[in-house]
Order: sequence, then C-alpha cells, then structure tokens
Amino acid sequence: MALYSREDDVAIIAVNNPPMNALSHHVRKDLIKFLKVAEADENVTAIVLCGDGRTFPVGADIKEFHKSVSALGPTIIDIVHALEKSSKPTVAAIHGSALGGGLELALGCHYRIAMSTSKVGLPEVKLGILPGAGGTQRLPRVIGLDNAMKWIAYGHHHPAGVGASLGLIDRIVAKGGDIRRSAILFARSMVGKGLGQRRLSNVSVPDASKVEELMAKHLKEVGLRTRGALAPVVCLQVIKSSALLSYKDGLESERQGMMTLLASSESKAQIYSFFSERQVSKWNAPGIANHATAKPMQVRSIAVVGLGTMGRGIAISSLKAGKKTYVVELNSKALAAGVKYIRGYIETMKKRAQISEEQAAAMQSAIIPVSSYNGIANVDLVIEAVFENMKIKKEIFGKLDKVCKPSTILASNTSTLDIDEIASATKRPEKVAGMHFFAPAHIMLLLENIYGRKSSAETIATIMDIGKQMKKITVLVGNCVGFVGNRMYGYYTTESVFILEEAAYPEQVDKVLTDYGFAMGRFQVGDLSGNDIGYKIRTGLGITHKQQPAGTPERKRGVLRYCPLGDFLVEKGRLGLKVGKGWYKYEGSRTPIPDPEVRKIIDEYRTRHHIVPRDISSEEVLQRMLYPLINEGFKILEEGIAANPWDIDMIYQYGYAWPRHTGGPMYYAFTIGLPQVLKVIEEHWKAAGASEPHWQPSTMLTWLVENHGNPDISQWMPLMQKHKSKT
Ligand SMILES: CCCCCCCC/C=C\C/C=C/C(=O)SCCNC(=O)CCNC(=O)[C@H](O)C(C)(C)COP(=O)(O)OP(=O)(O)OC[C@H]1O[C@@H](n2cnc3c(N)ncnc32)[C@H](O)[C@@H]1OP(=O)(O)O
Repeated sequence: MALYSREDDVAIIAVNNPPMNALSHHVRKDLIKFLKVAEADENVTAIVLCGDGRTFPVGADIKEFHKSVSALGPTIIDIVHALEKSSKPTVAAIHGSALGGGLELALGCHYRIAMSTSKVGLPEVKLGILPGAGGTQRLPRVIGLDNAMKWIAYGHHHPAGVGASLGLIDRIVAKGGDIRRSAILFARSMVGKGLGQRRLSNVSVPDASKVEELMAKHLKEVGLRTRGALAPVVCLQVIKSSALLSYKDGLESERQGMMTLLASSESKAQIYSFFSERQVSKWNAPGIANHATAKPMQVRSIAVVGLGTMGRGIAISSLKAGKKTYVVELNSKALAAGVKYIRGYIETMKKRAQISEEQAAAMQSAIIPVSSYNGIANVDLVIEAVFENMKIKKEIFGKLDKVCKPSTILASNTSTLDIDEIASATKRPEKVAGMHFFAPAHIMLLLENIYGRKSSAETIATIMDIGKQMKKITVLVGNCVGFVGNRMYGYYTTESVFILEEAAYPEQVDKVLTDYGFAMGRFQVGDLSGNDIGYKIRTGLGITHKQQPAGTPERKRGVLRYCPLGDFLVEKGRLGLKVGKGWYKYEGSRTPIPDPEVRKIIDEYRTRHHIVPRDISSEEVLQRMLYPLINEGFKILEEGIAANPWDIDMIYQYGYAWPRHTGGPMYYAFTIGLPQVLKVIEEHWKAAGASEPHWQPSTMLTWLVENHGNPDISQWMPLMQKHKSKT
C-alpha cells in the first residue's frame, strides 16, 4: 500500500510495500488515489513522493509479470503521467534505490533529490524487458541519448552522484541527512516556479542529431557483450525513437517493444533467473538440514592451505569478507610468492578505487602468513586448496584434524574428488565439507558447496553463510564425482570431440555455441583454461592415448567410445593460450585463430579411421553439445545431488557462463519442451547404445514426459516426490 500525510502545505505520499516497495497493483491503486487527493486539496502546494523503510520503490512487482495483474490499471505509466501533469511541484525523495518503474516514477516528478548513498538505474533489460513506463523516452531527454543507451541497454545501477553529474538528480543529500525533510523544504522552495520545462515529455533530446552514429556504436557493443539476447537490441531501437518521434509516438514504440519482449521466452528465462538467484540461498540438504532451521557457526578466521592460483583467489575472497586470513604454504618461497601476490592485488584494487584506503589497510593487516599447520590450530574454518590428488588431500586432512581445535570446520576446494573419502581421513567427518570455488576465485561469483554423508547441519549452514559473506552465488549440492558442474561438463567436452571426429572443426563447433549466446565456445574455453587440465584428469583415469598397451583400439576404452584428439594435441605441446597454441593458434593476443595444423591432425586421424566427414547442421551441433548436459542434469536431480533444477541453472550461469537469457540448461530444456528433448536423446541412445552412456535417457526425464508432458519447471521436483512417495 501507500501512505498519505501532510506536513503543513506539503503532501507526502510514501510507498509502503516491504521489503523493496515494489509497485504492486494495490500500491499503484493507492498512488493514483492519493495523487488525486493532493491535487484536489487547495491547502496542498507541493507533493513529495518517497518510500517507507529500506528504499524508494525498486520497480514494478516482478512477481506480477506474465500474470494479467501486471496490466491492470492503474499502470505505472498512468501514475507517471499524473505526477508530471500535476499543477503542483512533485518531488521524488530517493533513498536506497530508485530502479526500474521506481526511477520512472521519479522521472515523472518535476524534481528529484537523492541521498548520496542511493543508487539509480533502469535494470529492466536484465529481466529481458525494457523500461515500459516512459523511461526509454524520458531518460534520454535528461541525460542524453548516449548515456541513456548505456544505462538502459546494460541495466547497471549507478550512484546518485553520477546521476547528479548528468542532471538526473537535482540535489544530493549528504550521508546522515534527512531525505524526507530535505525534500519537503525543497518542494516548498519550488512552489510558484514554472513547471513547463520540468515536464520531461515537453523537453527535446539534447544529442538527437547523433542518433544514427550512437545507434551503430551501441548496437556493436551490445552485440559483443550480450550475444544473442534480444532485449538490449529492442531497448536501443526504442530509445532511438525518442530522438526521432514525438513523445506520444515514442511511447507507442515503447509499448510495442514491451509487448514483443514480454512475449519472448527470453523475458521468462530472465525473470526465472532473477528469482532462482535468490532461491538458491534457501538451501536444503534433504534429511540433514535446511536454511530455515540450521544455524551457522560464527567464523572470525579462515586459513587457506595452498597458495597456488586457487588458494590466492580464495584468500582474497576471505579478506574481502573481513576475515582474519591465515595463508599457509609449507615451502617458504611459495609462501612469500603467494603473500606478495595477495598484497599486490589489494593495492591494485585500492588504486582502481574498488576498495577504500581503510578497507585496503584492514585487508593487509588481516593477512597472517604461516608455514606450518600448527600455526592454524585455532582458526574457525580451513579451506584446503592444494593439488587435485586424493592421496595428498587425505594426508593434509589427517594432519589438520590432529592440530586444529575440535570446532574447526575443514573444507576442501576439490573440483571433482569424493568428499566422504576426504572426510574419512579425519575423526570429525561431521565437520568436513567441500567448497568448490571457480577460477579466478576472487572474481568468479559461483561457489559450489558440497555436503558429505556425515556433514552436520551446522557445518553446512556455516559454509553457506561464508559464501554469502563472500558475496558469492552459493549453491549447495550433494557429493558425487565432479559434483554438479564438472560432472555435467564432462559430457559436454566428450561430445565435442566426437563431433570433431565425425564432421566439424573446432571453430565450427565454437561458432554454434557463441551464436547461441556463450561468450566463448568449448574449444576456446579449453585453450584458455589449459588443455593439460583435462589431460591430467584423463591420465588419472588411465585412459589417455599414451597409457594404452599396444594394440588397444584408438577409439575405444573398454566398451566405451573414446576420441583421443585432445590427447594428441597435448602430446604435441598444444596446451592452449598459455603457449600460444591449442585448438587454435594465438598470435600475440587472446584472439583464437583457426590453425591449419589442427585441421591436419584431425584430417589425418579421420583418414586413419576411414571416417568421411559429413555435413552437420548447427542445430545438430547445438543439440549434441547441450542435450547430454541436460540429460545428466536430470540424473543429478533424480539422485538428489541437486535439490532443484534452478540450483543447476545457477551453477551453469555463474560457473560456466551459460547465457542468462536462456535461463540455464534445465530451463532451456523446459523452453524447448521436455518431450522434444527426450526424443532427440532417445534417438542418439538408439544409435550409440552402451558405448555412449551419456545418451541413456534419464529415468526422471522419461517419467516426467510420459506422465506430464512438459510440466512447469517449478513442478518437476514436487511431481517426482509425489510419485516416489506412492511407489
Ligand atoms: C500485457 C502486459 C502489460 C504489462 C505491463 C507492464 C508494465 C510495465 C511498466 C513498467 C516497467 C517497469 C518494469 C520494472 O520496474 S521491472 C523491475 C526493475 N527493478 C529491478 O529489476 C530491481 C530488482 N531488485 C533488485 O535488483 C534487488 O532486489 C535490489 C538491488 C533492489 C536489492 O537487493 P538485495 O538487498 O540483495 O535484496 P534482494 O534482492 O534479496 O530482495 C529482497 C526481496 O525482495 C524481492 N524483490 C526485490 N525486488 C523486487 C521486485 N521488483 N518485485 C518483486 N520482488 C522483489 C526479492 O525477490 C527478495 O525476495 P525474497 O527472496 O522472497 O526475500
């Protein structure tokens, strides 16, 4: 709802819809009603619009989207027009955030004043839509086309100070000031001043003459940064109309753009992503604990064991979260190198103004270099980040168990290894868990936390809480080889080399993936992270080309199909970007260049095996790359390794750069339709048989299709649970 009050001659309309003052239908009804009251009251000379509690309205109520209530009048645009039309000065008093429809209301006001700490922005593009309450027409009239294109097409939140420098905010109230009082005084001081030019629909766009040039520039940038997404492009087209058409016609173009986007699968995927991102923090470890009941332990200190690339990143994340951070290397040279890197990184963040001087000083003084395990006996949490080797990890956990106080939680940053086996090296398996960071750990937002068979509720709650304190998208999963992310990714890479064998070169596969929306294709990613990583894993499994006894068929490992092309590359020193050659060649930059030498390796291999390359469609490439991931995702759900499909999707968006506008592998399957996905998987399974087990259809997927067709993604788990409880 909204509240109406008077301070002498000034009417105050305060939105009161906790937690974020979203502009739900009941709020909109109150706003229009109170604007009429204020307009009609001859004792009112000015009107202040503000938010109660944490914030100014942060936008439309996202829960209402794709429901008929979002279109029910009064709409946000009706309120914007009422604010602008008012014969009395209207002033938006912004604290917290004024976002989306919230900022559009503020743009309808004649004046805007804001706390220096507040944020403003039109982030609708991140929900796959556009600012549909006049924002695409008003913002360019205030801050110019160039800035408006940037703000709307990328959807960032901006400090109010930046808004003030561009003319969007008329007055800034310093930290600690009283925004409502300042707004009342300000509104009163504006009474009697002409409102004509304060009504933004009357104003023209300052840099309208540059519209074509700006359009070309922003379309190019958007194409590179948000590949394959529709909303940024539609946003730009609609903003363009603000420079070319009247306000009224521009508004019509905005309405049409909004209708197109609301009807797209992209906006549904983006809105799903918005809520999924928040949903993963409501974790559940079935039979052990959940977010609502389990209490985290207070963690004041963290020790990071191993200062390689991962350990350094984890230590920086720990320092950023304000923890006293012990950094451990038994070798003094390795310790010095790690500490130097971490200290240098903090200084760089300070220079780039990413952190303040005080924060930098606090982080520097929280680093405690240690060269023996005895030095970390009293820490609350240890995160081990050494070489990915079970024997070494078990040795370390055994030692840590002996020296650390009984309450210390011991976590491993393993990306694939069995957490229960690691825990078995200790006498405190209830205090052992996995914390799988993604490289570089101080930059990547994903944290995949793993609970073991014996992890306690408190241990799980603590690692989830630490993830939140590190500001990571923290997803809880169960224990299995590769957990969720890498278990699924394994089949993505397997299938990619089968496609090379049969039909395509690396650049053709990668193009299909970048056209779909990935920033990089699978082979470019391989080169970037190092092809030797996969080679080491295959060596550990004893399946590389070199490890086979004479006479082993090149394309088989037991009954399983195998393709050794990745082994050949590594054995020829083509480790990837770091050596200037891998699946591509690199000539002094990170730009991948298709390499005739790689084609030669593939061609010779095909000739040796009498494989005649066939034509392959982009559709087939995409299905073969993505459907094994989806199939494995369903197997992960049916095993209970992930509690919900959105857990998998968030892991893929934040850990593997899955394009947000398609939601993630599981949401994408829902968009395509589960019956269609299953049909393709079954065809491959029929053709490949037991030699390619990743095509064996998941029983959960099969059951859902046979019994429910394509149920809403929110119903997959409830339907399965109901079914299981009956059988
Ligand atoms: C025929 C159809 C015609 C349709 C006509 C449509 C009319 C369109 C008119 C105008 C277009 C305007 C569109 C919009 O305004 S879209 C919304 C734009 N705003 C946003 O995208 C902001 C979203 N919110 C955030 O980014 C963040 O919440 C934050 C930065 C404001 C605060 O972050 P934080 O402190 O981390 O809090 P949480 O994110 O955890 O949020 C707390 C809680 O609140 C819920 N919530 C937040 N924003 C909204 C919202 N806009 N609507 C509904 N709910 C919201 C959030 O989900 C959390 O809920 P919880 O998990 O249950 O606790």
